[in-house]
Amino acid sequence: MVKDFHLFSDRKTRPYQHPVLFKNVFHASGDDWKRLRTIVSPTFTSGKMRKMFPMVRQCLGEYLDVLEVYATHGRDLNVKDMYQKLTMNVIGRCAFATDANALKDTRSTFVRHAQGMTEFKFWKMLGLFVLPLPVKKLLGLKFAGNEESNQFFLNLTKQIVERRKREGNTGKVYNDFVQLLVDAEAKSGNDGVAEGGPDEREGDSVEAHHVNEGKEELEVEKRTFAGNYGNKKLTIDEISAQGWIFFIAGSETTASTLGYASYELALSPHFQDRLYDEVCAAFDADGEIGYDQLSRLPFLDAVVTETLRLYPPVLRLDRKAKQDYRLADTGITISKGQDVEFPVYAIHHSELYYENADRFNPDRWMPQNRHKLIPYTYLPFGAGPRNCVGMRFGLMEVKLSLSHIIRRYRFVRSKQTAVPLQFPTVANLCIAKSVVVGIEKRFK
Ligand code: HEM
Repeated sequence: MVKDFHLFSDRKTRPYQHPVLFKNVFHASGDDWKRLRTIVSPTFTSGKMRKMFPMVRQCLGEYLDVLEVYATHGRDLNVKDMYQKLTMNVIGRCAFATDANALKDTRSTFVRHAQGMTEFKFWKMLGLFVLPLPVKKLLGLKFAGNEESNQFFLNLTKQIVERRKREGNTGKVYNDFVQLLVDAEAKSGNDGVAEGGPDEREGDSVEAHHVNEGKEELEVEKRTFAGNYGNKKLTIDEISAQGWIFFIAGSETTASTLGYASYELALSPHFQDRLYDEVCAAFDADGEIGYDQLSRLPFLDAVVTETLRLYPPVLRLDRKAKQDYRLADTGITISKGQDVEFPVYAIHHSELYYENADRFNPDRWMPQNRHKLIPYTYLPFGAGPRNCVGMRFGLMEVKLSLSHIIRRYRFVRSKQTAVPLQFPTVANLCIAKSVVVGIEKRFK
């Protein structure tokens, strides 16, 4: 995934395709992927995240109002469900410049189509995986999601881009992904080199999280993008496809991280109190916390990291071999075209790499223990040049939400809190049957 990235740069072939939506950075391969990644990466620098921060904060404000009602009436919180609404509002605002209104109106047009887009019916998935291509064509079986909903999102992005182009130079400033992608379109010729001054680059390295961003990774990245791949503009379809993948890749992953963090904190009051103390000391007199302070809180980072270790939203990573490949001295040869999977969940739960691997223990990520981490045993965001491009955004959203919530409320174990959680086998995602906790106000 890293050292010989050039031989494993593509993902495995999916049994379904979509003519427009699959023009996104996740599904693209070869030079198409290099070009998209070169254009998309600069939309996630820490400088861009700082500008998007107020939008996320605003969505969180509405969420906190809803939590207040739950805490006041002593109602249990189905965190899985509730955080999905929060992250839907955030991505709606940041990727589609639209108020999804998911918290107040569960049948809003946006919510209905968002659910339709991710509505992967079992029989349809099965058909896509097992039927031969001619039969799939005959049945019109192309894609797992609901096509009407896909079209809704494609049209939504197109309308926004066209409206903004018409607006021209009115001086209005937009800091969302749509605008960043339109600007990337206008700034063609960008060669993917990190943007921003020293502050921005320093910020980027502080947020490197615990992924392996050492010398080896940086060199591979430099080699991978050595050509001038960003010199062809994004088409309107490509802009729409990136918005779509940001939604698909960025909402469930972030919501589940928040859900499992809340669950583990409810079960470990001593860790929750430590987090509360750290967070309270970092908030200003107006009850706010800035982007930079947030990125630098060690215990908050440790809680999020440990949550992602225990519950990596993506259970396995995958790549396809470009040519026959001998796996060191194992005697195993991976054949050209073969799919390779990396069992992230199993690695994260292995006693070989983590003592008491099934136990929630954020302390293992505190700065004094960090040297014990074995490279490439922590992979919630993948590894190498094809790792999660949205990591910084996801972490910002999770940390901002947790810090504000923990400062006001206490998560507690309730009668409905399942211990342990039940995990039905669902595709490649770490999705528990139900994650429920109680919530209490810190201040009456
Ligand atoms: C906690 C939150 C998140 C987790 C755990 C996560 C995890 C992942 C993982 C495991 C991959 C595959 C990496 C690999 O194959 O090496 C990935 C790829 C990707 N993620 Fe995320 N993700 C998160 C949030 C986000 C967000 C918020 C966005 C966008 C707004 C996003 C956009 C993407 C995209 C576009 C890719 C494909 C990158 C490429 O192929 O070049 N992710 N993510």
